[in-house]
Formats: sequence, C-alpha cells, structure tokens
Amino acid sequence: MFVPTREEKCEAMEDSLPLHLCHVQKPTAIINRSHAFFHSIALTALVYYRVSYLFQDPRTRDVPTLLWLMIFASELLLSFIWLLNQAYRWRPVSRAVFPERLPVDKELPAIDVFICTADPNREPTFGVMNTVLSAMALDYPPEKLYVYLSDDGGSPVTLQCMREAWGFAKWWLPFCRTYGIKTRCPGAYFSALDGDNFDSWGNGFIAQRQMVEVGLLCSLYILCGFSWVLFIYLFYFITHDKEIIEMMIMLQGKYEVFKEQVMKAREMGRIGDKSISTCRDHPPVVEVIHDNSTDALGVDQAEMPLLVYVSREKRPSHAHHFKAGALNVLLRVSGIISNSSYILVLDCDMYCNDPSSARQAMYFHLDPKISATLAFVQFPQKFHNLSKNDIYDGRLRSAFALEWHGFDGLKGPVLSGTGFYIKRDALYGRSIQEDIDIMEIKQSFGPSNEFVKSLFQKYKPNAVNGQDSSSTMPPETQILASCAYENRTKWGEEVGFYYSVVEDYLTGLILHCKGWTSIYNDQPRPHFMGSATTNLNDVLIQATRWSTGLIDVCLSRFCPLIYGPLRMSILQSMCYGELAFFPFYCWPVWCLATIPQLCVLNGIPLYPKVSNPFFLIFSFIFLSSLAKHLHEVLITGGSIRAWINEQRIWMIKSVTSHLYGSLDAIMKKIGLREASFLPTNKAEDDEQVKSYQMGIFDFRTSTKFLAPMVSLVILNMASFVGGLARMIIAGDWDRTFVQVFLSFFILIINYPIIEGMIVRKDKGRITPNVTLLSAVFSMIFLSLGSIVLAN
Ligand SMILES: O=c1ccn([C@@H]2O[C@H](COP(=O)(O)OP(=O)(O)O[C@H]3O[C@H](CO)[C@@H](O)[C@H](O)[C@H]3O)[C@@H](O)[C@H]2O)c(=O)[nH]1
Ligand SMILES: [Mn+2]
Repeated sequence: MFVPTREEKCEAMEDSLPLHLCHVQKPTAIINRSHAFFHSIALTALVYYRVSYLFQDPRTRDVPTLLWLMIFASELLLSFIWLLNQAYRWRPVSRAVFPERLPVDKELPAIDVFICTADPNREPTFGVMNTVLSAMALDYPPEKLYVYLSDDGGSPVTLQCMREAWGFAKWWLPFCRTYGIKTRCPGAYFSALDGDNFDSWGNGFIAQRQMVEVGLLCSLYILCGFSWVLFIYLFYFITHDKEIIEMMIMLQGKYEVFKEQVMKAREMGRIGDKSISTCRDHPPVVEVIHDNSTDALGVDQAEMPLLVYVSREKRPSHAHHFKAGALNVLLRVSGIISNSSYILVLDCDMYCNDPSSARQAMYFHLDPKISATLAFVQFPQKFHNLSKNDIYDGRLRSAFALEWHGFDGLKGPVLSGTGFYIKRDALYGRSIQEDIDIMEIKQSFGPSNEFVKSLFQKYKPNAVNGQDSSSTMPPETQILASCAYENRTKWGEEVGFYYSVVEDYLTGLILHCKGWTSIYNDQPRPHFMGSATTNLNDVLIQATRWSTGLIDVCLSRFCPLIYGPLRMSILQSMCYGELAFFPFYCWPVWCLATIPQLCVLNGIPLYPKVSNPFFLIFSFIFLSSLAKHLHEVLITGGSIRAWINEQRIWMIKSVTSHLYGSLDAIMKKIGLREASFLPTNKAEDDEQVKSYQMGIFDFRTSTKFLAPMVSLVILNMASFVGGLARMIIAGDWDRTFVQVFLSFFILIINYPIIEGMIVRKDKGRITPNVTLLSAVFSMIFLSLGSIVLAN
C-alpha cells in the first residue's frame, strides 16, 4: 500500500487535482533487478556446464546423453519461465486514490453490474443473493446502477429467490444509505455482528441500556457545568445510536425471514432429496424484478437499482461457451435496456465488500489523461474463507499481491475474471462511427436492429425502469438471449468476451494487444470478497481447468509470445507469456522428481561433485531462487509457513493439474476432447472446512490426482534411503550429495503427503489402496529404469 508523501500530495493539488497517483516501488524494483542480474549470471554458468559436458569425449561421459538432455531441458525450461517472471518484477507500482475529488453524482456515468451463476447446487442460492444485494447496495446513484444476474442453470429457484432478494433490498438499501453502513453484503454484515454477540441483544438489552444512558446523561450534564449544548449533543447521539440498534434488530429479523424463504424455495426446487432441478434445454427468460408495493420505509422503486434476471436459451446442440457466453448475452441484453458505458463483472460468490469501488473505478475512468485508452480497472480478488495457514494457497498470493502490481507498472494487469469495471466500448472491439456500413456491423454483432442501434452514441435505451412496474421486457431481449443469435457473427472472436475457459486471460490479452490499457487498484480495505477453493479436490480441478485454458491459448494463434511482441511491449508479452506457460512447469517438476532419483539408485551422477566449483553455481541458483521467493512472501505479509505451503502446492499442482491440463488441451487440439467448465464448489462442507482451518490436508480426491504425487513421494523415499546407503557404504558422498539432497528437499516439503500415507488414520488420509497402487507404480518405474540403464 502506498501513502503519498506531502510533496506528492502538493504536486497533485497543483497539477489540476488528479483523482489518483501512481508510485513506482523503487526499493523493490532495485532488489528485483539486482537479483535478476546475479541469478542470470549463475544460470549462464549452469548452461555452460551442461553444454560443455556434451562436447566431452563420449568415452569419459558416464551419464546417458538422453537423461542429461532431459535434465538440461528441465533446467532450461525453469530458467525460461524464471526469465518471463522477471517482467513482473521490473517496475512494480502502487496507487493512491483521493476520494474527495470525485465529480458530483449527476456527472457520474451509468454502470451495469453483471453477475454470473451457473449451478444452484455447487453455488448456493443464498450466497448468490448476497452478492446481488451487495451490488445493489453499491454507493452509487441508484438510477445509474443496473444489476443483471445471468443464471446458466436456468433454475426457477434462482428467479424466485431474486424476487425475495428484491423484497429484502427494499429494507436493506435505505438502511445502508441512512446509516452509512460500510459492509453492504448482508451476510457479511450480520455475521460480523454475530461476532459481537449481537444475537443476545434483545429488548431487555435495550431497556437496560436506556437506564444506563439516562444515568450517564444526568451525570455528564452535571459534570460539564450544566451545559445545555453538550446535553443536546449527547442526547442526539444517544437517541441516534439507539435508532440504529433498533433498526439493526429489525433488519436482522427481516434477513432471517428472507433466508428462510430462500431455503424454502430451494427445498421446493429439489428433485427427490438431492439436487435442485436445473435445465440444459430451455428457452430464454429475461425478467425485470419488481413489485407494486411501496411499503418499506416509503422507499419506492425509484431509489432502487434496476434488477434483471437473465437466463439465456440453452440447447444441447449448441455450444454455450460457459461464462464468456453468458457475459456476451448480458452485454447484448443490457445493451438495449440500460446500455451503460461501464460494466462491473462479478462471479456469484464475489460480493462487494467496500461500496465505494464503483466510485473508485471512476477516479481512473474519468481521468482525462488516461481515459481514452483505459479499458478496465481491475480490483484484486480477496477471499473471506481463508485460514491463517492457507495450506492450498487459495489466496493466490503471488498473483494478486505481487505480480499484478508489476503488470500495472507496464500497461496494466490482465483481466482477472471478476471484480473489474470495464468500458463497454472496449468490448465492442472498435469505436463505432456513425457512417459505418450497417450490413458490416450486422455481420459482427448479429441481426438485431435494436441492438445495432444501441451501438451508436445517440441511442436511448428502452429504459425499462423500476418505477413503471407494469413495463415488460422488450421482446428483442428474447432474441438477443437465444442461442442461435451468435451464428455467423463475430461474438466471442472479435466482439465481446473471447471464448475460452480462461475467457478473462484471453480477453485481457487481446485488449492489451489492441492498445488498451488497464489499472490495478489494490487498497487496504478489500473491495470484493469471494470464496476461495479450500479443499484439495477443488483446488486441483480448478488448476486443471486453468491449465487447459492457458495451454489452449498457447497452442492457438494467440500464443502470447508470438502474437504479443508485435502488438505490445516485450515486457507485457513476457507477463502474458509467463501466465500461459505456467502449466509447462509439469515437465521440469516431473523430470526433477524422477530422473535424479533413478540415477542415484544406479550410481549415475547428474550434478557436479561437492568439490567441483560448479557445485557452488548449482547451490547458488537453488538458494537464490528459494531466498527470493521467501523475500517476496515476507514483504507481501506472508510467513515462512506460507512460503513452504506455496512451494508444496506448486509441486503438487505441477505433477497433477498442470500435467492433466496440458494433456487435455492437446487432446482438444487434435479433436479428442471437448472443452468443459465445471464451476468450483461454493457449498461448504463442515468437515472439510474444519480440516482446512486446522491446516490438515484433505486427501479425499480422485486417484488420478493422488497417484502421481504419492508415487513420486515413494520414489523419493526410496532414492533418499538408497542414496544415503550408497553415500555411507560406498563412500561416494561427493558424487551423490546433490541428488540425495534433492530427494530430501522434496520429502521435507511434501511431508503432509507422507503423513497422510503413514501416520494419519482419519477420513481425509490417503487410503492404503492408493498408497499400494502408487508403490507399485514407483517400483515398476525403478525396475524398468534400472534395466534400461544397466544395458
Ligand atoms: O458455464 C458456466 C460456468 C461458470 N459460470 C460462472 O463463472 C464464474 C466463475 O466460475 P468458478 O467456478 O467460480 O471458477 P473459478 O475458477 O473460481 O474462476 C476463476 O477463473 C475463471 C476462468 O478463468 C474466471 O472466469 C473467474 O472469474 C475466476 O474467478 C461463476 O460465477 C460461475 O457461475 C457461468 O456463468 N457459466
Ligand atoms: Mn470462483
């Protein structure tokens, strides 16, 4: 977090009052660049060592060339990804904003909020409704705020619950506004109060409190020299305070009723006693949520943002392109309803925690110096369900606490799925001139006349506003939400969000390539809070999906290292490259967890002897990368434990998710597999939450994920013991040290796997079957390997 110095503030004042300031983190940049310098010298020496071996006389070489090359390739790949990583570390920046300098309400532009939900079983409706309410309660003029929920599950339960949420919002919004409530997601607000024993505050509490107040009042009146001014002042405060408490209690009651109704609706929507009915084959539904009564506190709907439910048409025969498809439907439907210039995109589990985010985004979007090229303002993803230890690195620390700041120092961070305010025009691909050929536009945007009209500046949207409750949706919305609408158009390819399971990454990449910029606004109070994946199974499934999507982009014409450098700066392309190449870590991690181990058991040295000067080079590289990582964890508020956790989860994901993801992408490329997007599970399982909170790994995941990591641990146990024996018995510790140490390091970092295999007896352990299977795998590998090496 950056606090502007007095000089910077003064400068800012003189310089026609900017709304924000950007500050390069100079000390960090200096450390990063010097580290990169020394580290790269060491890497060059390593390359020299590996290459020069290949030129040695074949008779003196004691390592099979193939193995040497495989290890060398791993080291080169690690070095290459390391090099790409340096782009983030080149020029990290922080930003400060000046809340007092925003234009008055009537000058603010309108905002459409898009919230996506896909599956009422994995994404509990009550949580989704909390997100909807938090968005409706943003601190923004309500007549300029339009909230759209896309329901890919097409579930009547969700629609019914939206109506309930609307009813509750009529109480909730005025309460937030009147009392300046800071936490406007009702779930978060009431659970925080629970922490203060709010539940025990009943009427008795109020009466008791009143007595104390009267007593206090009298004594203070006397104490302050019978001053009437003070008396009135205090009286006002005390009564005001009481009013809030009474309102709070009343609202909590309403909230409980709302919750019950949501639960009831879910109960009714269940098939048997299992899942809620959803439908993958249904017509489009677009509905404005409203009712006629103006009961609650006299609030009529004029003071409520418009709330729209959209469930796009789905047919089994049509590809629906997951979240990107849903967002594109929302773009079109909202285009003819509100057509706001800016759009906030939220995942259904990502609620607005700080109501000022919309205004803060406008500090940047309305700054004349940057607004012309600014496509979006990205806020960090922060999570409300993380434990202190965070064993699965659910907080994605390196991305949001570090790398995005570095991205921001270039031309801005990649689009990150949720929590960003994007300019509608940026998504439409180009600015539409009035004299452009209509037929050409229709080829890109589809046949709807109404929608095409909305692309022009002068367009006045249908303005279905909440005041007029009898208003129905323009029939055109049904056409825009139909699945055939996109046939033979450029949606998902040149306009809107780009179709990919990592639609955020691809759309961000292309926007930057087109010359747009973005901004990263990370402030101490989280603007948005989501639920992170907190069990191993979800973590690995999610990482597999991301890997598939990223490798898919790598294999397409948008490969960032080819497509990028011609269109944006080399550093920016490197950042995008690093993200896309990340899954390739599977290769070096697999190699380094198997080849040195196989070799140590067969007495083949792959690394320099301890007495060889190149040993120092290898040690330096190893320690320097660990130390740099540790430094970064510590400066971003992490601990030594977090550092170990991140090392471990990186290894685990590399040998499982990144491998499977890359294979999936390759199979997709050759037509053996279809893309899929299984949303993460946001429904909490008490038992799993408990073990996560206690920092205990929950190994209840598929064998597909467990077998590789358990096999590798067993393999390393074998090589560690075998290598140690060799060191002691044969006495060639000089030659074997590095390889034995490598196994030792792998085992130490992955201790929880050993524990899960051997020590634990609970449900979340690794079952003996999996251990046995993995042991068989590693034995087969070792015996086959040894036979091959012996020949
Ligand atoms: O067919 C689908 C599938 C998903 N979603 C929604 O997409 C959002 C993200 O899905 P989630 O299961 O939470 O995936 P994550 O892996 O947690 O999402 C991260 O990764 C995604 C893909 O890169 C980004 O879209 C997200 O914003 C980002 O938070 C959720 O609101 C879903 O409801 C849809 O609307 N339709
Ligand atoms: Mn998510």
